Amino acid sequence: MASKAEEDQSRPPLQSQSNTASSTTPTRSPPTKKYRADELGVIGKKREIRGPRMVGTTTARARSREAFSVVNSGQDLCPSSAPASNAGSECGGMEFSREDVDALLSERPKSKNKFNYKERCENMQEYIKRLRLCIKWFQELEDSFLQEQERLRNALNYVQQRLDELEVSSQNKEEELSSIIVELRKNLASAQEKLTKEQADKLAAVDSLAKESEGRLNSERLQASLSEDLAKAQQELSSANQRISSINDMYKRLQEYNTSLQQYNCKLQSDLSTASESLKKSEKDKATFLEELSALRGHHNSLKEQFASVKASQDEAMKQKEVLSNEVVCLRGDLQQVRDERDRHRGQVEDLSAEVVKYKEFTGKSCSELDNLTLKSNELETKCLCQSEQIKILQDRLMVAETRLEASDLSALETRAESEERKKLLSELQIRLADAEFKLIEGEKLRKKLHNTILELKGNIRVFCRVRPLLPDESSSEAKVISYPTSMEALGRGIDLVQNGQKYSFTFDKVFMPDSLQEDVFVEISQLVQSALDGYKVCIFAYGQTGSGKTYTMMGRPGHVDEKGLIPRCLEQIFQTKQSLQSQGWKYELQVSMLEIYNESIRDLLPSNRSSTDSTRTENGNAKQYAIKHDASGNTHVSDLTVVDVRSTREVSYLLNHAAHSRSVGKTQMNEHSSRSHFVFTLRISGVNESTEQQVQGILNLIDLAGSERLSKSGSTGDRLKETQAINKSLSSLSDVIFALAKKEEHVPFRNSKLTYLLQPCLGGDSKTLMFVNLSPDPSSAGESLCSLRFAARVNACEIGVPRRQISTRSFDSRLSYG
Ligand SMILES: Nc1ncnc2c1ncn2[C@@H]1O[C@H](COP(=O)(O)OP(=O)(O)OP(=O)(O)O)[C@@H](O)[C@H]1O
Repeated sequence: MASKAEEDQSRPPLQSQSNTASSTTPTRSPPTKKYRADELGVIGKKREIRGPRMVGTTTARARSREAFSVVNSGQDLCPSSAPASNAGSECGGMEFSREDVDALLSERPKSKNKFNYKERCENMQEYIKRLRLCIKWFQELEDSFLQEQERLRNALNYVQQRLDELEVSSQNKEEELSSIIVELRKNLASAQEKLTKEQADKLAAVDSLAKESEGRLNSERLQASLSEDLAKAQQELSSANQRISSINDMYKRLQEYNTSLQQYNCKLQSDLSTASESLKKSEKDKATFLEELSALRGHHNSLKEQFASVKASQDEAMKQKEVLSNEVVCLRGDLQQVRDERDRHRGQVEDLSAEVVKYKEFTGKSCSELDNLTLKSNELETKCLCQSEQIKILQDRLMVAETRLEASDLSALETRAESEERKKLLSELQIRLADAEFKLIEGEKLRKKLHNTILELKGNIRVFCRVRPLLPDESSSEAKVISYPTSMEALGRGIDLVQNGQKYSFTFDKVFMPDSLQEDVFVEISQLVQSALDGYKVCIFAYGQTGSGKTYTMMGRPGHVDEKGLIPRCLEQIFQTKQSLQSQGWKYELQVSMLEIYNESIRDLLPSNRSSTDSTRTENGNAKQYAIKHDASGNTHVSDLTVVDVRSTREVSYLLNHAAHSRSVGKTQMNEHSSRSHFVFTLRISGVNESTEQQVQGILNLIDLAGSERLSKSGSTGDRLKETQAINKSLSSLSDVIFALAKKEEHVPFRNSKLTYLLQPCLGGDSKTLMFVNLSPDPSSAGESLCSLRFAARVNACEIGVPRRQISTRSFDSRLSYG
């Protein structure tokens, strides 16, 4: 409605003036030419203008003619002769035809007197007035035509629009119709097909009806023979039934066998758990034995010390006794001497007293002599008294000495009894010690056996997964992509990874979460290290994308003692065990070699023994070509490789530092210091037990593989690209080898890369292999982590053989082979 109103408004005024004609299609056509005033040169000429072409409608034309006849009435052209009506137009409603215009233009001024200029002037003015009127009429007409043109253009646009819409809708309808037609045609075709089929079926049915009737006859004929066959078949059926029942019996037996197998499996599982429990118990026992042993040893030593001190004090007492007996003998001598002297003096006193009596009787002697004699006798008496006192003293001393002697005799007897007791205890303790040592050896043997049984039951290739913590420069705001299931069966063994909204679950022998310490990880592999000492080939390698923590796991963080990696910890354990096994008669020799495989070539990472030559060059200056060779007994040798005898962890730490400095590192988009090579640390262990004459040869290979990321992610170009291609080639060879072994294929492609060829004896089935799959928790690494987890899961599903211990009682070459 609004558009209609607008349309009405935009309609040119002409239309409303001349609404006698059609409102949409004006029949009047605009003048084809505008006339200038000078073109209207015929001024004041009275002429009726007629012509075939008319301007305006019939009524308008009639009106214009009327008006023109007024203009050209031949009357005086005066200002008063202006158009009668001016309503709606300045021309006073006058209209002009072409003829009128031509007449007006060809009009010549009429004047009676050629020289009456006033009259001529007036005529001229009148003529000009009329000309102006005509021009104005033309201008108005032109305006109205322009408006009409505008209105028509709008109408045209509107119509065009409608037309377009109609066209679109008709196209849609046409399409609809054509699709309906196609559908109908299809239906028709299928209906025709059905019809033909039905007809064919009908023909076939007619045929088959004929055949059936024929067949019925035949079947009736056959029926007789079939009844015979039926009898036979029934017989066969009964025999088949018998067979079925026997098969059922067999099936039952098989089921029973299956259940017994399952039971056996359960029993194996329970054996495994009891074995591991008894292993733990035997380890505990071992620890208590060791404690007891050391306590007994301490007791033994203290008893020995006590015995020595008692012996020393006994010797001392004997010495004292000897001294005292000597003293007693002396004292007895002295006493005897004093007694003899006393007796002598007594005799003298008696003699003198007798003499005194004689003198008194025979008074022949003087008084002074008598006095002298009395004095002498008194002197002698006093001397005698004093000697008696001395004798008494000596007798007292003698008695004391004798009591001391008795006491020391008694204590000597006591010490002797005590020492006898101690001797007895010592021999008892020695017997217990020997018993404990025997039990210890037996326990150690049992532990080894149980440990190996457990490993065999678990399969000799195992996979541990380790997720490192987020690094400070990694964003922790993004949603976590790695989680750890908490169900009983997956606790500590399961890991879930979410990528592109999809969750992938994996289970391994062990999963270490980001907060796991280096020590926690080591505890889990320490049994494997023990196996190397027991004479097995052990191979532990770390696999994962660049920056996922392989080097951290194997080597640790340099300068942080708490964060030592597996390699230094393994060596500490080996040196400690070597020390403790010495008491059981074991003596070990250890040799270390370290190499890297960079761009498919081997580099020695240890300083050469021949100091004059560079370790990477031969004596004539050429780069060394390290050749890998396997001998008939399955051992591997690398020609020219430096092998160093080591006796302490310090020596090994020095060598490890040297190797770490020599290792090829580079920078990738993933890690500032990326290890661009595979690092292989090899420890050869040779042990001899002097008491049992046993010999063992173990190998411990610890490998830090180069990063496994895809080319696109590493962002490598040039030399880095070459490196990455070489790394990827060797890693894919490693997976090919593992999978070929798992499938027990005849050909295992060990020779496809230096890494697999070098590790052939360790991968080839009779070794114990452990793979660490290292992961980064960064959400941007989810894709790489998924690839690593998939590879690890496939490895985990493999069984590559039964580990074999290298033990002998023969003498062997002191220089051990590589593997
Ligand atoms: N368990 C962890 N705890 C703490 N920091 C770790 C741990 N694992 C790795 N890191 C740190 O992550 C960074 C990358 O680790 P690392 O260099 O060991 O990775 P990588 O896998 O050996 O890389 P590349 O293949 O490039 O050699 C190092 O800064 C390291 O200290």
